[in-house]
Amino acid sequence: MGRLVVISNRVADPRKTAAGGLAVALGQALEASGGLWFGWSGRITEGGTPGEGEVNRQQAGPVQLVTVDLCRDDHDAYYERHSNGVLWPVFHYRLDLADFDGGSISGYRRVNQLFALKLKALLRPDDLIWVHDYHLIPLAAELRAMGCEQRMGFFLHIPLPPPLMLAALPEHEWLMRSLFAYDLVGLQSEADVTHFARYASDELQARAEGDHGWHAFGKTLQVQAFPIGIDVDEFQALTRQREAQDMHDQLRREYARRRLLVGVERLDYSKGLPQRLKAFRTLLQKYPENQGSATLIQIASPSRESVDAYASLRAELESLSGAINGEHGELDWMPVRYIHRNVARKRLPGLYRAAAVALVTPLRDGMNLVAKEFVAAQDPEDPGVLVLSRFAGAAEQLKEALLVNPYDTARTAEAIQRALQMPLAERQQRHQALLQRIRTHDVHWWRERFLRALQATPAQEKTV
Ligand SMILES: O=P(O)(O)OC[C@H]1O[C@H](O[C@H]2O[C@H](CO)[C@@H](O)[C@H](O)[C@H]2O)[C@H](O)[C@@H](O)[C@@H]1O
Ligand SMILES: O=c1ccn([C@@H]2O[C@H](COP(=O)(O)OP(=O)(O)O)[C@@H](O)[C@H]2O)c(=O)[nH]1
Repeated sequence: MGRLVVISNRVADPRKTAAGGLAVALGQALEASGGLWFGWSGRITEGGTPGEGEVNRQQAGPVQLVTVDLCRDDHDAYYERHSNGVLWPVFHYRLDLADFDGGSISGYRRVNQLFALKLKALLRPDDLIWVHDYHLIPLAAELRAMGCEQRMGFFLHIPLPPPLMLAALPEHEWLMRSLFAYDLVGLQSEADVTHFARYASDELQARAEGDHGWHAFGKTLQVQAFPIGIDVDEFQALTRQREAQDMHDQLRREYARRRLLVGVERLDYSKGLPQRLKAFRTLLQKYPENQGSATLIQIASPSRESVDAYASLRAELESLSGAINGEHGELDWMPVRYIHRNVARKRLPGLYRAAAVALVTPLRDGMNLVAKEFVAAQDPEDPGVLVLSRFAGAAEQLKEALLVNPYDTARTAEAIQRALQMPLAERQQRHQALLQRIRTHDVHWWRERFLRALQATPAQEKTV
């Protein structure tokens, strides 16, 4: 296999910890194979020229990191207004939150062209190119227009919505057509693949070819589900380390007489946080035995704070947790511990392991790696229970979790009560099955399966 070249908006030193499932998973994938990781540097330059940016190089073990600075205009247009203000809500089924007028397709395209230009100068003919996520959908089309003929794959980390929802995007045809510049497109779930198939045949008049192929614009594109996983061994090793142990021991001491529930995510409207807090409030009202005992530690790490929808969500969560604590709290017990800060990944296993229940209840989520990390961190002799939204990509795999509809507050509360009451033998059985699933389909399986499929794609005409 040629050199692996990974491109994503977010690039992180794989030797350090990062919040966000994509950076974590790619760091682990690249550490295993070595190669080049290319993307945005995380730096915004004031007063720079749109469409231009300084290139930075750094060696991180076997991985060469090459990043590009973005000027304020480019960053605002490409990342904030278009990727996070339009594409993220539409792909998460939230047309109501998409700011179509504030989006910037020209800025989005300009940064993709800038990345293509800078990347092209670094490429070798036998490189295997793997592009990630919604920020960079048109990257391959830009590279092809510059004459690059390498094999190119794309992986979408977020859900792909049903065709009529995608069609709300003013430039949906251009965006979806640009996917045909890749040789392989990977999606998180079978539900996403079904949506692609319907879009391709209804909107692009593409023709199905073989098991996974779609023929349109004189090209055949392979489209398949590759559910992303975690590095189970690495996460379990993290669980045994000092930081995680200290966190676990401290929480177990502090909550010896109580039941701990945990939620961990970026503060994002896709994660269903208000619905979760309401379900927790219903639990306290409907099952009074939890009063003075059940405590929810909710980590909501700051994310995309300059996008309006995120700022108003923060205010809603602060008010809801305040209201629940006001209604139910006692002098020596507060039901919700809401923490609006990032918690270092090396401490998370201790938190997961100390918890009787994890609440992973997004309204929509591409995969959700926290669900898998929670399973990996449990003590098999006395495991906690995973309450998981049926709308997370992870639900297609993690069938032994307690699956809930997060919009249904009353039944989610019932499921939480069932989790808190679950007998040891059932907890062990479910955990064993879940652990087996995340082990079989871990991050190494994901990477190898995608790259093998990419290498196996037939050579063909490269322009679209
Ligand atoms: O880079 P940010 O804007 O700070 O956001 C962090 C990342 O969030 C999203 O993660 C997705 O990828 C995960 C791994 O495949 C998946 O488990 C999760 O369901 C997705 O939401 C986003 O897609 C990334 O691009 C961001 O870097
Ligand atoms: O305070 C936090 C919150 C999250 N994470 C990590 O960020 C990732 C979140 O990935 P997930 O797929 O669940 O969601 P995303 O944020 O990518 O949408 C997981 O590896 C978490 O362990 C973290 O390290 N600290």
